[in-house]
Amino acid sequence: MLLEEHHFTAPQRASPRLLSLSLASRSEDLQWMGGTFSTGPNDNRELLSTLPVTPRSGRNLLRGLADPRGRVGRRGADCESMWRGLWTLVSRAARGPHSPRLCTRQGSGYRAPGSGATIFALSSGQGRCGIAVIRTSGPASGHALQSLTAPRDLPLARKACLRLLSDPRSGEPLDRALVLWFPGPQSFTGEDCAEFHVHGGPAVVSGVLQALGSVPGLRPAEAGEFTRRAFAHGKLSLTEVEGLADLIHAETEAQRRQALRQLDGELGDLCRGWAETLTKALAHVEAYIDFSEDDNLEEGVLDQADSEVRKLEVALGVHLRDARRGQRLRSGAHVVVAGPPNAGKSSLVNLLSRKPVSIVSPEPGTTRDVLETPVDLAGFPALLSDTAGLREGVGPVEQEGVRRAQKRLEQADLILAVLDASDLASPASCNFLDTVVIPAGARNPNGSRQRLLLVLNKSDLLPAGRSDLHPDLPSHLLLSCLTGEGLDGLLEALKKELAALCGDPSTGPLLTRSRHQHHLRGCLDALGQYKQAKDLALAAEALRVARGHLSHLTGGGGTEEILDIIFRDFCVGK
Ligand SMILES: Nc1nc2c(ncn2[C@@H]2O[C@H](COP(=O)(O)OP(=O)(O)OP(=O)(O)O)[C@@H](O)[C@H]2O)c(=O)[nH]1
Ligand SMILES: [K+]
Ligand SMILES: [Mg+2]
Repeated sequence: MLLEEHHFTAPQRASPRLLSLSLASRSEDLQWMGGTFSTGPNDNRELLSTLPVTPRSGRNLLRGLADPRGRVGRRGADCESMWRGLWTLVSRAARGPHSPRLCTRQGSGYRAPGSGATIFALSSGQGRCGIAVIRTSGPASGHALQSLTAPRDLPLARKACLRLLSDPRSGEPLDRALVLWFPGPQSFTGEDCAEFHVHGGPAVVSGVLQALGSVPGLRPAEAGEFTRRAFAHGKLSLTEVEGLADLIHAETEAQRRQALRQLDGELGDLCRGWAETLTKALAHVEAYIDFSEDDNLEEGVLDQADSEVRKLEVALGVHLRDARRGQRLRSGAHVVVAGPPNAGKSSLVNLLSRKPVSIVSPEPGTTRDVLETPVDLAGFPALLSDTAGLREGVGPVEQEGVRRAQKRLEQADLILAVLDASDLASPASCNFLDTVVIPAGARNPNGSRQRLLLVLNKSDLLPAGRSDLHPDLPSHLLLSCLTGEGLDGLLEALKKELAALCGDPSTGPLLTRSRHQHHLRGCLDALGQYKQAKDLALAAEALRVARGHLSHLTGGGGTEEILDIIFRDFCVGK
């Protein structure tokens, strides 16, 4: 039963504008609301939604609309802030879990957020599989296809064709793959699309994704973004979208799990903690907006939200500055730790990866196999390998370990050569210097050198104040894995080497990494807006934006959650 219909013109400078709003209620409880919005001269959107507002705030809304002075039940609220409050409610409804319907007059004039960009993603399942399908959608799709198959022409539209894919930056071959070209509008999304059917190994998939990430104008897709674009271009009707909802949900779920896997460990825990803090702060602000008029809320609700936001800002800032934190799922530069037995190689690997990857013991020959761990070294993703101590005249198992270590050394992008500073004269140390360290300094036939950092570990065992102990050694760094002394210097040196190896990560296609940073920055920006907001509705909106960024990283986080907290944490009267 439609109760009231209101036509309402918002201030011109506010965007988007609310043109009209309809509210319906069954008895006292507001059941749904609808409205017409405009984001520009030719864009009128309709929105129908079940309102995730409480009966009380719904009543306030109705009361406010009925009031010619445009009050929404908040003392002193003027027309503009009332409109903002309404917009907040409506936009909350549009994002909430109550399956809002965004529809437009013809097909869908609704422009998907960020739709100018070309997106790419692995569209088939994660993990090992025979064939993996990677798709792109957007205006740069054709360019992307040509860049990876350069200098070939685009294949015939919608005809599978076999092409050699290679990295556009290095020319390095990636895979022989079936590629398909779907010029818009005859494509799934209605935009230009390309598909790469590659062999399903993780290395091939990540290689192609990285290559796509290096093409200008391309960025990784967000969850459900292909479908959203299909809807935006009228390729799917509303009912089809609804029919696809399960599928989208499954996709989101897979991506959420994927995101969680990537974020497992320190960063994941941090993000979840941050998201909880924000949810709480948001609940406080919304409770204030919804209930402060009629109910006795506890004192200091807003102060609490402010102080939580301040703490969060500090934590996020620290995290963004501290490039060592977090772990990369993706493999980066191959950094191989090598040296004679007992030099402290495993100790160094554990120190750099901040977790007990390798067994450390006083017994020489502890590490037998190559142990790999992905780490963030001074801000660069790297695959760190611990190896067996290099020595001769040992049993067959250790010998195999030594053989594997040597093989790994040949493949290294960077060697971290470790010697025991207190044991430089031992045959194993001398032999390592002669066979690995010195030859690495010599130019190989194509004129380049093997990158190597020589680390003299166990500096704590040296007599104090003797830094001139090793004048005839090649340039080296002193370190003590035991005390951590020298670690900063080592990280500085690693940063230089890796910067030369990987290029600047801020311009490079470090997919997950740049996505994480993007959302953390977005969160921080939104918190800045929260602080500057002159209006509670805008403050709440800023918090929602901030939380949205975090939930991109951790998944989850809906309106329902906030309402839960409102009712759980506050006594809002009878
Ligand atoms: N005093 C001192 N001891 C250290 C330091 N780093 C490692 N150690 C000790 O040196 C011994 C060997 O360390 P590991 O890390 O197992 O050495 P490794 O090079 O991996 O040895 P293998 O795997 O057998 O080749 C252990 O007893 C460590 O506790 C250090 O900086 N100072
Ligand atoms: K050892
Ligand atoms: Mg070891």
